[in-house]
Amino acid sequence: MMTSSQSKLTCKPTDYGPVVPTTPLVIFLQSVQETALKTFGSSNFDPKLYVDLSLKYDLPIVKKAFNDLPKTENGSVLVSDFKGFLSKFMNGAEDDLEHVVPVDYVVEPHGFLPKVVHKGVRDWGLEVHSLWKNLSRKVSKRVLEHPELHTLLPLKYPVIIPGSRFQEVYYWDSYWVIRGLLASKMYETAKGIVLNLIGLIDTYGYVLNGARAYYTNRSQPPLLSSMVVEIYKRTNDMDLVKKALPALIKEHKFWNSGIHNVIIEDDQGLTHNLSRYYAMWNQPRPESFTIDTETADKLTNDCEKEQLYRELASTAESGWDFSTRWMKNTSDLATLTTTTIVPVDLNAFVLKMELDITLLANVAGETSHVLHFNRASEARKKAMDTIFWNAEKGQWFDYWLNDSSSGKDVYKWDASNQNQNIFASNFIPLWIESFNSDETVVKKVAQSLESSGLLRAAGVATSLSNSSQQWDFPNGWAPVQHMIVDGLVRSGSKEARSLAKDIAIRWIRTNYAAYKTSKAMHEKYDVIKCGDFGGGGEYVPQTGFGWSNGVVLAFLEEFGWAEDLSPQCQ
Ligand SMILES: OC[C@H]1O[C@H](O[C@H]2O[C@H](CO)[C@@H](O)[C@H](O)[C@H]2O)[C@H](O)[C@@H](O)[C@@H]1O
Repeated sequence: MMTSSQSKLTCKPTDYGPVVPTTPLVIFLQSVQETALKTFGSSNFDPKLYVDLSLKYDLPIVKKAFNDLPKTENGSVLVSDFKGFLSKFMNGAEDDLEHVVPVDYVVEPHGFLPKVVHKGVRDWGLEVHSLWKNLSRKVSKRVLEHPELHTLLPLKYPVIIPGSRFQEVYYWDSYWVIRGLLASKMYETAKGIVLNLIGLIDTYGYVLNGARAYYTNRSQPPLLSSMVVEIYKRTNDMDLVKKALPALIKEHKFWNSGIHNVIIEDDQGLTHNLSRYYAMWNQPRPESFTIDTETADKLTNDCEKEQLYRELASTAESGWDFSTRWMKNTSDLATLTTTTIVPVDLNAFVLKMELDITLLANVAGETSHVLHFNRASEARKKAMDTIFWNAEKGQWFDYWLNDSSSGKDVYKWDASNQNQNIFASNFIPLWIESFNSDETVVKKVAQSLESSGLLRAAGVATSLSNSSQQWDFPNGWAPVQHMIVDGLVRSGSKEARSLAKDIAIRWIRTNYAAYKTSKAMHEKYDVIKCGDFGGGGEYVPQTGFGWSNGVVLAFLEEFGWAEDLSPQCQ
């Protein structure tokens, strides 16, 4: 790992933190991506496609052929020359993976969705279930034999991919995928995905954003412990618990040390440790190299650019890439400031991790870990109560670190630094037992959610901000709504369960409508317009994408549907 002070640009005090160097292959593919943009133009251009290509020959040979291509002054190549080069020297991204029918897939699993009695809904549930076959992949022999020619990482077990342009496994998507797989009774597939993620911790020290060489500089929202606990609850698999525990303890350290750790001193002089997103990267993201370079174009100073690149990658680490939630100026992406925000959702996930490790250590009889992580969870709960909780609003707010104190070891708490804008993440702590076991808190937060404006015809929106960013309204239909629903259900309160069901029914109806409207399910992340259920023209994701399948199946399993959910928007 190289620190920024060792890199050729000395950017202090703007840019802080470590950088994980990338591979020569990724650097080369970035140049191919840049040339492709100049050659083919920006219409329908997907930069990720080019860093997903693999080489037919060793890098020096392919590089030479690429460098020998006649180029114009602006770096473009004749379309026919470039296409010729691609077909002679590169394999398509899809060649790295093979379709595989999961070993535990059956057309109708025994005991599948027992509470879903309406025939139409049940048939649809079975179709969603059947999509696991479409999204299941294993790494091809070619990747295993010659990993140096591929950016795809050689994982041992089959995976479920999100679909569309995302042909590799993703960290946090896997949580919802696994919730769906469990509803589909596909325990072995779920375990294989978790073992792959544990393998990444063994190799890198943390779970990568996704299984590609260009994702090694950051993680994603840490939900591995939740995956393990959900599988364990259904299978009592002690082998999994034993393999997972050391990895989870390692992952916990990753999120609670170095740049990911923030210390805040409260009014009473007590200090609190919390976590933040912070990528180990300060260059354009390889998979979006041409886009990030353009975003940073207006900045004149290299140091500012490095900082912006770090913010872009750190926002990708948050899973919410991109949203006004992380921006100082909501209309300017170049004002991202993710590394100076202490996020509610990340800390809820780490608190969950601490409670999950306590539970798993207990099961495994590892008493010292039980004591340690129990104490850690109590400390984080206290920190979240102090720094994020706003009793008046009934929400937990992200905490923005003061610019003037940046670079300091301990930040002073200041109530005005809570970001009072409304996001779905403000309600995620409800997912955690430490909060959903408190009746007063649940009541208050449920009321606050109902009046927040986030509850739309299609479920819980990620934010109220009508921006062009992927994770803002109207595009951002949060998978995290599943956690809010789960938390409301787990609280045990009748009113909370009824709110949870109300949210779930919005999501289910909309996705069912999407399915009925298009008369087909797609593997890709598609959108529909569905008057009534899309809330008068709001866009919603269509079932078929990995995580949305998972949420659909988990909701169907939890609530069951006796009623007809037929779309009324046709
Ligand atoms: O293409 C750029 C970005 O793509 C990913 O982000 C989005 O898709 C992921 C897979 O479904 C999802 O986990 C994430 O929440 C989405 O925003 C990737 O994770 C980013 O790192 C990447 O830069």
